[in-house]
Amino acid sequence: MKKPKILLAERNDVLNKKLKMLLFGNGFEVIETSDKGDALRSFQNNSPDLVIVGSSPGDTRDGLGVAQQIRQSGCNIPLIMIAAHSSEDQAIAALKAGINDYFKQPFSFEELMASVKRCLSGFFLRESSREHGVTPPCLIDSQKMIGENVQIREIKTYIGKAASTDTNVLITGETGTGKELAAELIHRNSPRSKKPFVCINCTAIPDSLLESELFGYERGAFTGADSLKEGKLKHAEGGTVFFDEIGDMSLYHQAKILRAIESKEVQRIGGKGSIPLDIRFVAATNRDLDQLVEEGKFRKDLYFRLNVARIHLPPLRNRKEDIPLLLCFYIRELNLRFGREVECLTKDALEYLLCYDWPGNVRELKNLVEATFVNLSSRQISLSDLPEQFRRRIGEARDLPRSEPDLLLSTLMSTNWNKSKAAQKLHWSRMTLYRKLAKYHIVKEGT
Ligand SMILES: Nc1ncnc2c1ncn2[C@@H]1O[C@H](COP(=O)(O)OP(=O)(O)OP(=O)(O)O)[C@@H](O)[C@H]1O
Repeated sequence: MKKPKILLAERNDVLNKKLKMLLFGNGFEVIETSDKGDALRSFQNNSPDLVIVGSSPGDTRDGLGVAQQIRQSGCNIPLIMIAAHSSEDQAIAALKAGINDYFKQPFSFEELMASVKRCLSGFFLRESSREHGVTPPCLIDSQKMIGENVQIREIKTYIGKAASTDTNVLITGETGTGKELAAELIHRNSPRSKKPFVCINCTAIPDSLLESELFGYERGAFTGADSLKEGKLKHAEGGTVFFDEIGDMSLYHQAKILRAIESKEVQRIGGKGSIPLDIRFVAATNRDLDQLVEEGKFRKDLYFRLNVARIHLPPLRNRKEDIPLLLCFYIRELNLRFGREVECLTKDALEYLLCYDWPGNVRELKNLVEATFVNLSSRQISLSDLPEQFRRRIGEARDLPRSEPDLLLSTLMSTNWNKSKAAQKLHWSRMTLYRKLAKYHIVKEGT
């Protein structure tokens, strides 16, 4: 893969040297420049993938000027600014100038590297699709996967790309994070979309029946086999088979599945010859497959066969900014279903829901909205409308120390996204608030 090219425009020699070593060490190509005019020339001549621009103590506006001119040229590559001295005004000006992230000296190199990698995620996606000769298509039904969180957006792009190839896909993530939904989107967006999508829940079929369910049997193969049964794999001919909870499949059946994937054929129980298969395999698990492989509970060869494309769905607690979107989505859906006109949640109720960690993820949130609708008489969902056992659980969670992004998000919600009031409530400067918003990628819906 092509190395990302970073233009480093930092006048402080010592810092410049340190940054250069850090970036080289992390596998980036670095172009250096120390003069403002030179920075713009270098930007035009080298077409970097990211720019890190510094601002000197004497002239805090110089770095900003470079950033503004880059943006004015219509280029939207990621820009990171390092300020020698900083003020609230400058931080706001930097964000207005379209800087993606802003650091004030002294800062943590680790945080800077994390930011560089985050900002370059688009580059890595583009490069990997270029390597595989794939142009990212527009995702059909993408609105079914709600979320504006950076990871969710990247997953949607990746689904579009993975769908157009015919590779096997492994989807991981906790229960209720949307693994089946992702598998359906892959199928819907693939050239196989007109053919069946067959979902096989590996834990729902008893071990003794799995073989006959998947591969089928010939008439008379065993007592009770009165007629030929095709089997689920053959049902999916031309389409996609989704193996849910693949991590729970026995080693014996893993071997059978591996054979079907490798040979692209099945043998019915009691059958003599093999039957060709034309299906795509997508598998999901909420278990740690790497660990299961290490423990000898999951076949390494099957793991490698499935893990060609990989999607990991983040838990809802790590993307709480999507909670209001998901709530609106389900309220709208239930309004349509039950002919209701529920508008939204009260601030208190929303704040409560933002404190909770959602171990059951999106499924738990969806169930909560449904359960709340049962007894709801008003147009707004208030705290007292939430089912009793949820209130108790959420109440317990509120007493636990809260993480910084949680605190920030719920404060913003409680101040109606008034950043000055939120900063006041948190005893932060507005500049700190802006830095944290950028750090945690928290954006208001619709902005
Ligand atoms: N991002 C999302 N937007 C909207 N709905 C979602 C999203 N993620 C999940 N859901 C919904 O949440 C419910 C659970 O999702 P899904 O069954 O895909 O989860 P899962 O990860 O496969 O769970 P499990 O591991 O328990 O099988 C479904 O109703 C699904 O439509």
